[in-house]
Amino acid sequence: MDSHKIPPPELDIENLRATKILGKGATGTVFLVHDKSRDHPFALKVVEKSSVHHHADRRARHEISVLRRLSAAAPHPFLPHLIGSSENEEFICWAIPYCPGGDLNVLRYRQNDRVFSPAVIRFYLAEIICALEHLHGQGIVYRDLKPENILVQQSGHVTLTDFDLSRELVPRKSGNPNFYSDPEEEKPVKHPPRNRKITRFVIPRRGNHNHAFLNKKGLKKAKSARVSPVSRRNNPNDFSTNERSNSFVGTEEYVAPEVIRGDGHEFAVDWWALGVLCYEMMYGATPFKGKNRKETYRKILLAEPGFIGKPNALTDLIGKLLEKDPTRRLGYCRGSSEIKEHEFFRGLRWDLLTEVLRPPFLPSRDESEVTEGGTDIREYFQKLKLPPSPLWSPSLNECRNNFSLTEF
Ligand SMILES: Nc1ncnc2c1ncn2[C@@H]1O[C@H](COP(=O)(O)OP(=O)(O)OP(=O)(O)O)[C@@H](O)[C@H]1O
Repeated sequence: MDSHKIPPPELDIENLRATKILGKGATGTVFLVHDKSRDHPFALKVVEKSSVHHHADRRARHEISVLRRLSAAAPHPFLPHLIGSSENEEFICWAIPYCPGGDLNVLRYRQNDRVFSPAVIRFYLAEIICALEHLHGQGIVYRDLKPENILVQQSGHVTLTDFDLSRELVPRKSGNPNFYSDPEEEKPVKHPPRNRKITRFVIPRRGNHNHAFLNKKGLKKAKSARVSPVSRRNNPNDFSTNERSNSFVGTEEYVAPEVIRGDGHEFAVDWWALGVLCYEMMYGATPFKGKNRKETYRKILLAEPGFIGKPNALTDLIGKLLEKDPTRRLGYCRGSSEIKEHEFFRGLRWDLLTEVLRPPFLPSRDESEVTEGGTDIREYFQKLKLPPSPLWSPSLNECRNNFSLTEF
């Protein structure tokens, strides 16, 4: 019997022990977790149902359903699969494989000059293209491509994460069968109405003790990937300002012009974001960042990306992905094949990507082996709810002892 056809098991939250906080998103907390019945630890995303974040439950269920779909067939090497999920009156949580290498933004900050070499960019882009190709083939438009959402597995290969903004498109009834529409968003969004501006800042939500916990112990650090490159260069310790905001249409600096114009959300938005990502990996900054959202959007709509130095295959690829008119963008007509055929990838053996044994960066093996100790997840959240005490804060102290919040 095909093991992939077996539905992912229900997780028993009572059996799970968290040994580390891997990150904190707008809607949930991601823990490194182990469970008696499994050999390897895994990543567990927990969304509190009482979350102040609007639509947190709906987004969580959507993400689980996408992961479930991705897990129904043989798992894709550069996409996560659902290990299990669970829901009770307090939480929705789900488990995916742990990626100990951190995300591409954290990794970029570790490089000299905070940029990747063209060879490294080529490797990561190739894997990301394969992941997007698979998603598009399933009718899924990702809509949230950015370095923070590209994680590095133990093997050094990548995994795309965070599917809560992804949408399933259906082939349009009339016209060209290559065109898809979003059943939920048939009507174009002209401008994000104010009340739908689900800005995804990392906001410490509860008492001051948590605030201190977040800053001191690096929870925000794990989320530092959202900090704009410029502000981080000025003050690498300042994680409080200029975080990348993520509205319901995606992260501002990565949003495609047609989304701002309200012309639709087709697959080409992912190819646009790939161009922005590629530019950021090459130059250490995104191409259209303005002082505020309005200016960023204006630049996305009107400005051409600036390139430094002589044009080359990589700048040519970026230029073709950052084509404002989606119908003229690389990838629009024939999807990923058009991009794979670009000169920048000449000679690349796409079929052998997974066989690459020495990807550019290999995470060290340490906490991925931890299968003992840890904290009960329900307890963790209960302690966060305790009122702050000026003299003694049990949640803070205990959490400090129980979680090793070292950076990746
Ligand atoms: N499988 C994993 N392995 C290691 N770290 C992970 C894993 N999944 C998530 N993380 C970490 O947790 C962080 C938050 O995860 P994720 O982006 O899925 O949460 P979110 O609540 O959806 O955030 P967002 O605000 O982007 O929507 C990631 O940036 C990453 O640092």
